Amino acid sequence: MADGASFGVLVLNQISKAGLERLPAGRYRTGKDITAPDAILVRSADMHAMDIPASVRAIARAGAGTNNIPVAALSVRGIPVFNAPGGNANAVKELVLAGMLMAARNLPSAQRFVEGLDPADPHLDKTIEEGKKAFAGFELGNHTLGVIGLGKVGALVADAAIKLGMQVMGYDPEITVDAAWSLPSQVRRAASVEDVLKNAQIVSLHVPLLKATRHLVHAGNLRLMRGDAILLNFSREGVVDDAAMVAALDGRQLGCYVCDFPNPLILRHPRVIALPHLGASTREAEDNCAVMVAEQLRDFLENGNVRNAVNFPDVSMGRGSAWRVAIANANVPNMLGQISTTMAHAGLNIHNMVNKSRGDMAYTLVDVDSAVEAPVLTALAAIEGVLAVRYLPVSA
Ligand SMILES: NC(=O)C1=CN([C@@H]2O[C@H](COP(=O)(O)OP(=O)(O)OC[C@H]3O[C@@H](n4cnc5c(N)ncnc54)[C@H](O)[C@@H]3O)[C@@H](O)[C@H]2O)C=CC1
Ligand SMILES: O=C(O)C(=O)COP(=O)(O)O
Repeated sequence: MADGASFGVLVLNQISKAGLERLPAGRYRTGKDITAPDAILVRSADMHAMDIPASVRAIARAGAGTNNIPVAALSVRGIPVFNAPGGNANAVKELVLAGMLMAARNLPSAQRFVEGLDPADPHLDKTIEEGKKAFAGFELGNHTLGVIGLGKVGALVADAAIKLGMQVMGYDPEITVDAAWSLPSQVRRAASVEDVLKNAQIVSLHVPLLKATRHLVHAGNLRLMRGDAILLNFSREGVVDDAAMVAALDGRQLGCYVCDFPNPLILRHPRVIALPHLGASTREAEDNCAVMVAEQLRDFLENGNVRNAVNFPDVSMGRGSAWRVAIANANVPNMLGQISTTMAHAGLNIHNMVNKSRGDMAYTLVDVDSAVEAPVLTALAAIEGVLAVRYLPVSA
């Protein structure tokens, strides 16, 4: 645990320098060999099998998806998992546009054709003119794009497609009010995944990988698609049943599959365009995400404030005194009563307090008028339902 003066942050992936610089060297040690870290900074490294040390107080994912992180198990330990909503959405949108164009204009196979040309061919011009006939495509304008998942990425994809002259239909049963407001009014609301697959010529998936979205596109609903349709998956491997998708391609139930997640099932399929998980790999997105999560992490480690955690409510309070206690607890009755009684018994006067909940998780920040002794923290931690307690005095 940090002594209030310095924090150790274990870094599991390559994180942009711009982000790491937000954790000043005087106060933070960052790197891949940090022992007993206070926090872990990660991109796509799979943490499910990792033994996450008891010292860890927070996880920061420099990106959007958190399916590589054991969020439920961390919640039980009162550990927030931060991410960077929207930090890489523009990068993904641009790659989705590239994917649509690559598929609609047959660009990968055209490129392979050109790479195979012989510079010594005396009839090169004629070979090219003959060859190009095989790659005639179609224009995106006036075709229908179906977007499944209208969050940060999906909304930008829908907007860009409308600007390209496409018709757009969208499906998202859990759309937030903010996301709904940010959608262009031309986006037609679809009734179901099936509605989208049946009626769109191009379908782009932008959902998180959850139990409910695993194999969202499967043999049963792939059958509804047009034989020349293009399916784009920049969400996650697992959202599409790849075995069923390959069968649909082979059975001419689907025209082309564009995705960011190559695997042995789809490699080298002539009508699959696969990229090596490049969606967020731009300088801009890498900087944005790293800066966002580094700042969120720093404010949490130093002040207990929570912004953009996927398993905690947003809770933020300006410092009212030098002595702050941050408590993560189960969202059950009488927690606040027990916390304030424990503090009162120790003679502590509460200066300011904020408590919020989100689902099963509640989080409380309490500023008190005098220093908190270790036995009080032990007593707070012993309250049934309290998951984590941190003492965050401002160092002199
Ligand atoms: N290829 C890459 O490099 C990247 C991939 N991603 C993937 O894209 C996903 C989406 O990213 P964002 O848009 O930033 O996240 P987001 O959280 O802003 O949006 C996700 C949307 O999916 C919706 N959704 C959830 N379940 C659904 C369902 N069953 N049907 C339809 N919609 C559903 C949610 O309501 C939400 O609006 C991420 O979770 C991640 O897996 C994100 C960024 C980069
Ligand atoms: O943000 C996401 O969900 C991504 O998939 C990006 O992954 P990456 O940070 O490039 O490993």
